[in-house]
Amino acid sequence: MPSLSCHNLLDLAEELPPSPLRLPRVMAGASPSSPASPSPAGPPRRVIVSHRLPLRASPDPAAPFGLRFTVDAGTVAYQLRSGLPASAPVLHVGTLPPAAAEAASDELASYLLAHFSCLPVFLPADLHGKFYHGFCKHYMWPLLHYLLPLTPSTLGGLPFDRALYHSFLSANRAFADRLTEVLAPDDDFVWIQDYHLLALPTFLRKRFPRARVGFFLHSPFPSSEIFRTIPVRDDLLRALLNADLVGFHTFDYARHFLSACSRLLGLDYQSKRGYIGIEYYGRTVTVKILPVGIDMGQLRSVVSAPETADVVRQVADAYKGRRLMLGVDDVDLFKGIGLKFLGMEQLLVENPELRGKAVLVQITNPARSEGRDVQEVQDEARAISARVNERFGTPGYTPIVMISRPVSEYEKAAYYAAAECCVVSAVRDGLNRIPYIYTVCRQESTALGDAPKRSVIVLSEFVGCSPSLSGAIRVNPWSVESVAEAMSSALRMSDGEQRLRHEKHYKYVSTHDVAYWARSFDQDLQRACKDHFSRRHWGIGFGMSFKVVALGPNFRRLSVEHIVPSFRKTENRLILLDYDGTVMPESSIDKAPSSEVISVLNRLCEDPKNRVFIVSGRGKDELSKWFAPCEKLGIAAEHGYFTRWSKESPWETCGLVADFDWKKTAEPVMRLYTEATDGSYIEHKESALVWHHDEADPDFGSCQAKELLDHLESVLANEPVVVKRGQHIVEVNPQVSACKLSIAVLV
Ligand SMILES: O=P(O)(O)OC[C@H]1O[C@H](O[C@H]2O[C@H](CO)[C@@H](O)[C@H](O)[C@H]2O)[C@H](O)[C@@H](O)[C@@H]1O
Repeated sequence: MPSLSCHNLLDLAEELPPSPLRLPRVMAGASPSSPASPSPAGPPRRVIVSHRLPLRASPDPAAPFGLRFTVDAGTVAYQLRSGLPASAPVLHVGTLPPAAAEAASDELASYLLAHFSCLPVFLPADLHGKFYHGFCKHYMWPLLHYLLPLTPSTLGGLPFDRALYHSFLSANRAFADRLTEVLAPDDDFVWIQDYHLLALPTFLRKRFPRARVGFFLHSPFPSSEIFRTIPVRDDLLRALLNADLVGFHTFDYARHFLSACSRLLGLDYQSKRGYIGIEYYGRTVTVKILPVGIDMGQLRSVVSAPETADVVRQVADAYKGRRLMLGVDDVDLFKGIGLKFLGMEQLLVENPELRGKAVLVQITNPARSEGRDVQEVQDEARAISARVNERFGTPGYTPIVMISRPVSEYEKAAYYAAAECCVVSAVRDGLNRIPYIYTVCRQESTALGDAPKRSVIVLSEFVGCSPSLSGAIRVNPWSVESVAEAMSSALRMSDGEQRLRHEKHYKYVSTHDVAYWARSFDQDLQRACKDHFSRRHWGIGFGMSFKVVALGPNFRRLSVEHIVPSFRKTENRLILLDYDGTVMPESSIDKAPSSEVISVLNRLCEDPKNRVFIVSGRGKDELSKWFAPCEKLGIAAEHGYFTRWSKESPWETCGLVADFDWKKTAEPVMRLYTEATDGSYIEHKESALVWHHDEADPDFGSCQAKELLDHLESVLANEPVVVKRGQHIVEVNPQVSACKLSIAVLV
């Protein structure tokens, strides 16, 4: 595969055939109350974008298109509506459920829009397969869950394949195309869900620089050491930074993202009034941390349904006299089902009294993706359970019961309500809402009487819900002994302790439901976008490195047509030239001025109407050596502490009392931090001391810089100095109230 530079990736995606079916704009914007058009008066429309629409489809010859569509109330994309302002129109954008894929047509789009506020994105089958099963499920999904494709045969993971990445981009672009047909970019709020659409913010930002875009990542964001292995890591990070608000379930995921931004893109973040913001080309990208909750209303209606109560009693009856533990998982490489079964085996090895009593019922949801990994997970789980059942089972007693058939929500709720313990042993999971659902079912089911409610959760440390469930027995799922021990503790726990832990969990889960999460995200998205109208936006960068530069309303681009006539008609010109990063590119290794720079400066200085100064933070000795060939050039060194009008004129100081005793206090403190921070160093200036950490580890360096700033401020509190933080520096300067650039009088 020939390599492609990043800047032709968008173009490449653009070369692929556009989505064959298009929604006519006239239909899309038909009625003012339609979700396909923005609301003119009420609250702005919310556009929820997810890989799949929150719909189910089943064949029904009597229904339009031969398909019966129903809302899939189990999806987060649908549940989050409960937290949005009641009067705001909501539009869902996503692909059709698999059963309906072949029915794609403009008529179907109109039907789904009118009846379900759902606007389908039609992806050709081949593209959809490469996008979802190829790039998403066999590259991104394992990687986000810490599985590196070390060899081509690494279980479940594929090495990075640029062709599949292009399919991923093409699919994301098809989403942007669909959105373009209906979006009112100055009014709508767009909320993108999950890793399938990681590239979408870039496509949207390119078309609508002022669009209001939120993104929530439901999977883990891995350590930057894992993330940096992705060959297109910068594209993906920049895409997230093209959103206004980026949300994660846990602090760890956010921390990994911030660290990736800092290590890979050199971007710093700041925490202001409780909000974390990354400055990105004049825009502030806000980072939010809040785990998704469950839909309390929907779950309550399932738990309280009579059919659930019947099954609760049947399950309780079937396992009477046993100690019932429950696991509910997708068939997925990372759910640790095999490890859970090994833990169960160990439990029975170590606790003979539990043989014949302890039962683990494991419900496995249908596989969401296809491939060898899914088959191997199923085969492994079956093999271990068969071995354990063979070893410890007796007539009428099966220690591990695997339920692999489709199980209705009612039946699942019944198992949750009946089980005394829930076991989640995933080795990685973005959140995992199973323990939340279990807690609510235990609390709200009345099928087994009204005794005080209790529950116990054995929970992997590696799932996103772990930090929020402090009453769970947390385990390292990789340690079979720990899982067995945790199961044993759960089964031996007193009723009183189970009650206390249960109450704590129920209080959290019932108050932090999906509506709470959605409301909070929605409000933060509004806050993150509030300055959009007061800024001016310019798009820069090619392909996936496209970004928008946001500038204040008074900013005007300097144009040559403007400057040249003004320059010509001016009799007295003061030209102040910043050195590093202006005259001298930041990236240059040799910081001395080139002969070309010297000659340009000399030409400027020759004009009697010009007064030219180089202004720099550098010391006077270095600058005078470098600019020795420029006889008439003025220099302001150490940020104007020293100035000289020309090579022949003397250096002047800005009139401050030359008391540098404070250096005796500041320098040892800086030295301490230099020794403790590999890569940092002190710059000694005549008027100042500067601690640099640009070559230290970015996270550690900025952490140490914060600490050093505090430290210096406290030890120098009574000295006539100012301690400041700049980009990768901490600087101590004399107080400047009386210190003005004497050259300023010229202006
Ligand atoms: O299998 P996919 O179609 O690629 O979807 C990925 C998973 O999405 C959902 O799980 C994710 O979101 C949950 C809610 O925030 C979170 O609990 C979980 O950890 C995330 O992975 C869905 O529930 C899973 O079945 C999908 O596999």
